Amino acid sequence: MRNPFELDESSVDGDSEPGNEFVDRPDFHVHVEPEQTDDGDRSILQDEDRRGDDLKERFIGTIDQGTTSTRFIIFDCTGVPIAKYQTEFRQIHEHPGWHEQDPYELVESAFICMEEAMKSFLALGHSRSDVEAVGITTQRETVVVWDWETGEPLHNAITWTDTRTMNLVRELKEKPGADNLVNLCGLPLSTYPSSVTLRWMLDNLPDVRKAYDEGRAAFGTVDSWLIYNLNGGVQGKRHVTDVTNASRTMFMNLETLQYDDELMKFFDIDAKKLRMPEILPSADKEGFGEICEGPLDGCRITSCLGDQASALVGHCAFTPGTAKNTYGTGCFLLYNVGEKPVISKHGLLGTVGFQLGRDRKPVYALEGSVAVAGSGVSFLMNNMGFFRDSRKVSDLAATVPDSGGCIFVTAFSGLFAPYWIDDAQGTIWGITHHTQRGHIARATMEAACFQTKAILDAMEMDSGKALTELAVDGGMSNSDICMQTQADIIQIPVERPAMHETTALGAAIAAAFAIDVWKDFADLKYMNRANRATFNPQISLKASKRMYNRWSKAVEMSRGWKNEEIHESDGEDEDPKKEPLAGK
Ligand SMILES: Nc1ncnc2c1ncn2[C@@H]1O[C@H](COP(=O)(O)OP(=O)(O)O)[C@@H](O)[C@H]1O
Ligand SMILES: O=P(O)(O)OC[C@H](O)CO
Repeated sequence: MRNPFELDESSVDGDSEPGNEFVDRPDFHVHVEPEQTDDGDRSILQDEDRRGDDLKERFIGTIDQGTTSTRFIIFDCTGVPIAKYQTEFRQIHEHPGWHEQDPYELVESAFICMEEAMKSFLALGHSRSDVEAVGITTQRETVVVWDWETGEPLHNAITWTDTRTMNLVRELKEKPGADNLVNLCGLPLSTYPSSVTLRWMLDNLPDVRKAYDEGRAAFGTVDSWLIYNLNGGVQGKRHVTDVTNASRTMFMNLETLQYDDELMKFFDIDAKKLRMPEILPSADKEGFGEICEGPLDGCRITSCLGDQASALVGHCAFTPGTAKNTYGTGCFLLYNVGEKPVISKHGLLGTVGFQLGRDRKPVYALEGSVAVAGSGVSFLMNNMGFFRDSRKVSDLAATVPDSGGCIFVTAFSGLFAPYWIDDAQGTIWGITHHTQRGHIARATMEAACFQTKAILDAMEMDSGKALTELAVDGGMSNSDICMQTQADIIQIPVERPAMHETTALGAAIAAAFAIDVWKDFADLKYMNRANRATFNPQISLKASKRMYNRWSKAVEMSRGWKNEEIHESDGEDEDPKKEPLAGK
């Protein structure tokens, strides 16, 4: 194994927007202008009765470890980002449908970002001790298994987009008790949650199996792996997660917020043999330990959330009925349902929204997950060579007035919510001699917008309520064309905050809660409210319905392709259950 902290420059690829180049982006130093609010002439920065000036001198760092990239951002406690660094890591696609990451690169990237962002922070005249706490937010479901005795990963991380378990999922669906799983954990059986991935690893990776049998295998999602390493790995042996990440494993009971025997038994996993992380609230003063090396050596970690839960907090969607949609690698709409979990009847997921302290109740959400959003844009860039920077997708889209009749069902991992079609594959419909790259660029972004519409419809059926506006964030929400299309398709206004780093902000808010910077959600009323961009629907309801009907037709036609592929690529092997074995 390589030294985890030695950077292999060649390993950082993908979107061309990492590092300092990103730091120079115009949205980096976001100055929150005082704004007129409902309450009159008040804003967080003018809010003398609160601790406005004080809060500008208090700082929280956030590690935001998404599917595509890692960032470290230092916020002041009014929510303004002061210093930031972002870098990418390798995406490993060894076979069609497989998607892995090197666990060491995930840790490396976090340390690199902390180093670089701290340089900028110190250059502004601040000192290390000004950073009072660090929060962590990560991609969810991605599984890391490591050796508890050596601290070394036993395999690459297998990500949430990986579909190698498709046939395993089909087998599991036939098992007694399969129908009840969703009532316990909120998630339907699919290739998406961690449980199925772990089962596959135990069945197919001899090193993992051996370590499990010998009681040496530690299981975690990316948050646990990062926290373990930040705390010194094998020296610190801190093995924890939070309720939001644990709610994506399919091992946690949504009511008790603890691992559930029935769930563990269903996946045939012996909790006595496997080292599973302790489940903590998302904000906690002690449980996540402290950073043991690097520029923030000694700094305590006081929050941990899955990235989508973190974005919910970053949007201050604290009250039932509020929601947000994040267009990152995938696209995830979370709707706050309050202090009781809701089990969806229309293809959505029941999940934990956040729990901001041991003495606070958990808040639950209904979630609609779309597997491909910004990764569709990355696909046009990396695989098709349409442009060299994902930000250019809007320029290409602007070369044409609409998608020219093209529909791109970006089902690279099958289709997730609310469809759950595991054998769908990416398909473009409506190609003619007229079709240009601009049409495909538009159709790629529209795919996430159409799926968002399907999710909103499902959410309305589950909750009985319709959203009146949609708050957005994430990489692809930077595209005005995409956000305008979204408003047109869902026929309600789309609201984008001026400060786009809502996911990272959420973990900072949670970390600040843990150390009592905030006492109450009301303290955050003005956080990230200024200078929002609003996209209002510009096409008629009739035109919008016409577009959506074409999309729905294309979805139906994208079914059933994956099985075809398995039969053909296996050649003489007619067993559809056979999947390629992992190579390390
Ligand atoms: N200006 C942009 N327009 C459209 N897509 C973008 C833009 N900037 C980034 N993206 C896409 O957004 C994704 C990155 O978003 P981000 O929120 O950083 O994701 P993650 O948290 O999953 O790493 C990439 O897949 C990239 O292609
Ligand atoms: O990397 P993102 O931001 O698309 O988020 C990934 C999700 O957490 C997967 O469930």
